[in-house]
Amino acid sequence: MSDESLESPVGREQLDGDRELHETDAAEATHLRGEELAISYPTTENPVVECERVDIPAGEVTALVGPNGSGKSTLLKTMAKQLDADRGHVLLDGAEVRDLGTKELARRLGLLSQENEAPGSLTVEDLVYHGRYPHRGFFESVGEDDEQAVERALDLAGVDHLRDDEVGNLSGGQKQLAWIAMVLAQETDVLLLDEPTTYLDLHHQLRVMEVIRTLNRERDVTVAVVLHDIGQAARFADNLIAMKDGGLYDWGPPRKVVSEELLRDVFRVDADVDADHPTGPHISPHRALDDE
Ligand SMILES: Nc1ncnc2c1ncn2[C@@H]1O[C@H](COP(=O)(O)OP(=O)(O)OP(=O)(O)O)[C@@H](O)[C@H]1O
Repeated sequence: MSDESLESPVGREQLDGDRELHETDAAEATHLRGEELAISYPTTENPVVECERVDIPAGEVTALVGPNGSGKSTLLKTMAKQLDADRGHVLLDGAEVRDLGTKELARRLGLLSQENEAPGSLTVEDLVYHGRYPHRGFFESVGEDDEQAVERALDLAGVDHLRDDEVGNLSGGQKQLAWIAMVLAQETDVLLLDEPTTYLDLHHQLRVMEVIRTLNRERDVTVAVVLHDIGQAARFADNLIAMKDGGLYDWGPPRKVVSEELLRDVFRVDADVDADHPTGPHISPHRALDDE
């Protein structure tokens, strides 16, 4: 990864210090919203996600948190038009996502899902080039823009040294980074990332968060990211959306959302929360509570 742009871990003091610049730039950024959504799968009798309104604010980083099965991936996939809602609207800067063509949407919105599969014999570089397909015409060959975007993405994701390796031979964490590079090469204004830190060691988890933060600060990229580590989410995100049983339990800045009550009601964990911690609410979990 490029060390010049990613020097220090991102803490809340730094985020607060950046806020003035960030707010000035936010007018340029892209806003994603869901309205009156009900989402089900062919095999589910009832919707697995229902929500009146969900906002991914322009130019901010929003973390979706919540227990397993609470609907985070379902919501994210629907916002990216990978899954059709039974009812409701997904709006990208006010335009219905369902009315946008696949390529047009892919130029504006990138999704890293949990279900990534590529032919094992594909090299990392080939995979990352796939991120450029929305930017090319049908018969157009790779141009200088594509090459530069791929180089940037390989560098940002820290997989430059793996470019000639076959994806099938990578470790779980290396594969995850290769997929992150692919979605970065798409160079979209909106990034939806479903558990991008899965399989990653602590160093790479922080690096990925820093890349996201850098893209957000420097290119005004609007980000929604599913994270399981609520402490990390609270340190890192501008907003949290806490999901429970297919609905939105709460949303807003981490200092508003993270509480002992949230930890108990949503995550079924007994924990102390230091709300005044300088890097954002600090969580000390003690024990798992019995299921309700
Ligand atoms: N392909 C599918 N077919 C049927 N039901 C599904 C499918 N995918 C998810 N579900 C159901 O939808 C609900 C929400 O699942 P989802 O994957 O969105 O949760 P999640 O919060 O992302 O979970 P996790 O943290 O475990 O990834 C769950 O009850 C799950 O069983």
